[in-house]
Amino acid sequence: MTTTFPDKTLLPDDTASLRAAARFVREHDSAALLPLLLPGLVGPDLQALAGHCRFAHAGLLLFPPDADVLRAQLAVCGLAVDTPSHPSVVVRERLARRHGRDPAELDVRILRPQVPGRHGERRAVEVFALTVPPHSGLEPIAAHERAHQHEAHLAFEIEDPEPLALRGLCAILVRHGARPDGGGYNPHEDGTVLYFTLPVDAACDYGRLELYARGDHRDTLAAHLDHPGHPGHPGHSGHAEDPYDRTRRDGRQPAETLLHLLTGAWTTQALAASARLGLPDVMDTRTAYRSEDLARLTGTDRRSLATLLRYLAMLGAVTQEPEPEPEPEPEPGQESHRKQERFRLTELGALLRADVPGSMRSLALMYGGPFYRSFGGLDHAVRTGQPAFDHLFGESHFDHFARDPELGPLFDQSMAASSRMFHPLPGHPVITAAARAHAPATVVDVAGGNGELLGRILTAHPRLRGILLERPHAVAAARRRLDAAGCGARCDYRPGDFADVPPGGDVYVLSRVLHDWDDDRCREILRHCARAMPAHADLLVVERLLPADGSPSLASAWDLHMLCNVGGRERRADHYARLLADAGLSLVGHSPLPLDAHVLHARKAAAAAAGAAAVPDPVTRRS
Ligand SMILES: C[S@@+](CC[C@H](N)C(=O)[O-])C[C@H]1O[C@@H](n2cnc3c(N)ncnc32)[C@H](O)[C@@H]1O
Repeated sequence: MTTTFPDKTLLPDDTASLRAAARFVREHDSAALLPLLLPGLVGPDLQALAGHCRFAHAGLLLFPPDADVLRAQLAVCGLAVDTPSHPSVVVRERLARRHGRDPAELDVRILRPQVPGRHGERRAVEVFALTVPPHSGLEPIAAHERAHQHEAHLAFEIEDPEPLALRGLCAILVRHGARPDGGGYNPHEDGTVLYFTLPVDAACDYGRLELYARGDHRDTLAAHLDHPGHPGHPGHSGHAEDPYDRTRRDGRQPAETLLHLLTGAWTTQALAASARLGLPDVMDTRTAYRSEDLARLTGTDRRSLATLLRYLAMLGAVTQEPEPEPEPEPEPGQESHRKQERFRLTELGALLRADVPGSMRSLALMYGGPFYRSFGGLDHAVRTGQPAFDHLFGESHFDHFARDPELGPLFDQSMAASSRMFHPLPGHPVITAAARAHAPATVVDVAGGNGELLGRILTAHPRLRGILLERPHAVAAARRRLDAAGCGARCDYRPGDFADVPPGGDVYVLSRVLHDWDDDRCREILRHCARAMPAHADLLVVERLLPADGSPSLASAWDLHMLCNVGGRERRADHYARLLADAGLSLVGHSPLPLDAHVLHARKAAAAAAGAAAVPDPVTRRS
C-alpha cells in the first residue's frame, strides 16, 4: 500500500507509528498502564489515579503531504474517521514556537479515529497532522519531530473532574516524577488539558501524559503552569537544580513513599477508631463542627480528638474548615474558641456512619478489629502456610464468629458492605434467561450469607424463586433480610453444610465462597454443587480474579487477607477452570463486576460439550 504514497521515504514511518499507537490503545488498560508510566506508583496513589482517570487515547503527530494521503494512511491502519478534521491551535503554536516559524505557515489538523479497548472501552488515537507538501520547506520540521516525538502522548480523561480531586491527582503525578509541561483551556470543547512530561525511567515509548478534564478548571491550570517544575517557571532549570530531579537523585521519593506505606496501619486504626467512637454518626456533610462540640458529643478528650480529626482530614474522611475570625479575649475562666478547628464530614467519611445506605462501618470494625489483630501474625502465616487468625484465636474465623453474638452479625454486615459488586448480577444473562423461563425457575444461593445477593436477584425478578443454604446461625439474618426486601415468601432456607446443596435448582450461585478454601475443599464444594445440578442448570461463581499479567488488582490485596485470616486464596481464571473441570463442570466464560470482582459462568461439562449452553456469557466466552 505504501507504494501509492508520493513520498516513499517518509510515509512508511508515519504509518508504522500510527499502527503502533492503535495497537497500544487496544492493548492497555488504565490500571495496568499507570505504573508503567510512573514507576514506583503503588498503593493508595495508584488506586486514586486508577479510580479517577480513564485511559482515553494515544496521540501522535503525522506529516502527510495532503488530506487524501492522510485518509489513505488511516485506512491502511484500519482506522475509520467519521467526523471531519478540525484545526489544532495548541499544537500549531507549539510547533511554531519550537521551530521559529509563523503559525500561519503551519496547517495542523486533528482527528480522533475510535479504537476500542480489549473489553470494548471507548478510546481513540488522537492524530495531529501537519500538512507537509513536497518542497514546502517544512520537511526539516517533520524530520526533527519524527526523531524526537515531542507530541506523542498518552491521555487520561478524568471521569468526575471535581476541582479538589483534580489538584490531588496532579499532585500525585508530580510526586511520582511527572513534570508539569503546559496545558490550556479549550472553550470550543469546554475542556481543560494539563500536560506532564513523564519520568525518564517510564517503561514506555511515550514521553508525555495528558490529563483531560471536562469543564473550565482555570484555577488548577494556573497552579499547573506556575508549578516550579514547569519549564517556563522562573525557578525551573532543566538540569541539576530541577526540584523533581533532585528528589529523585537523593532517593527522597522512595523513602517518602515507604514512610507513607509504613503508616498504613494508622490509616486503618484512625478510620476504625472513629467508627468505634461514633464520630461520623454525630457529624454530617453539610455542617462544620468545632472539635470541642464533637468531643462533647462523643465523650472524648478535645485535644486528642482534634489530633484524630486532623489525620482524618489528611485521609479525606473529613475536611478542615478555615478557622473563624478571632473573637474578643474571653472572660477570665472562659476558654477561648479562637484556636478551635472546625470539621465537616466528607462523602467518604459519611460511609462510616451506621445509618447510611451502603454503610461500610461494619467493614471498618472488622478490618480494624479481629482481622487487624490477626494481621499482626502475617509472618506466621507466611512461614507456616497456616492462617494467623487460627493461630491467634485458636479456631477458624467462621467458628469464632459463629459463637460470638456480636461478631457473627458484624461479619455478615461487613460482607454486605462490599455488595456493590453484586449490582450487575440480576441482569446477568443466566439470571434473566431463568426469569423468562416458561416454568418459574429457582436460584440456589450456596452459602448465601445474609441473603444480600439473593434478595437483589429475587427483587429484580418477581417470577424467580430462591433457596438459601447457610450455616444454621446465619440463616436467621438471611430470613430477616429477604423478608424486609418483600421476597421472603418466594424463598426457602436450608440450614446446613456444603454437603446439603439442594438438588433441582435452575441456577446455582457460589458467591465469595471458594476463595475461603484450599483447592481440595473447593473441589469438594464444587462436586456437591455438580451432584445437585440438573443437566440444564447453570452455576455462577462470584470471586475476585488475580490478573494473568500481574497488573494491580484488589484481588492481590484480598489474596493476602485470605492467606492471613481465612486460609483460602484468590485465584486466576484458569485456576478456577481447572477446579471446575475436576468437579465435572466446565467454565463457559467470565465477565467483570465492580470492585475488581468477576462472575464466572459454568455448566456441567457434558452439557457444555453438547453445546447446550443456550445462555451466552456477556463478555468472555471460553468455548
Ligand atoms: C465469605 S462469606 C460469603 C457470603 C455470601 N455468599 C456473600 O457473597 O456475601 C462465606 C459464607 O460461607 C459460609 N460457610 C462457611 N462454612 C460453611 C459450610 N461448611 N457450609 C455452608 N456455608 C458455610 C459462611 O457462613 C459465610 O456466610
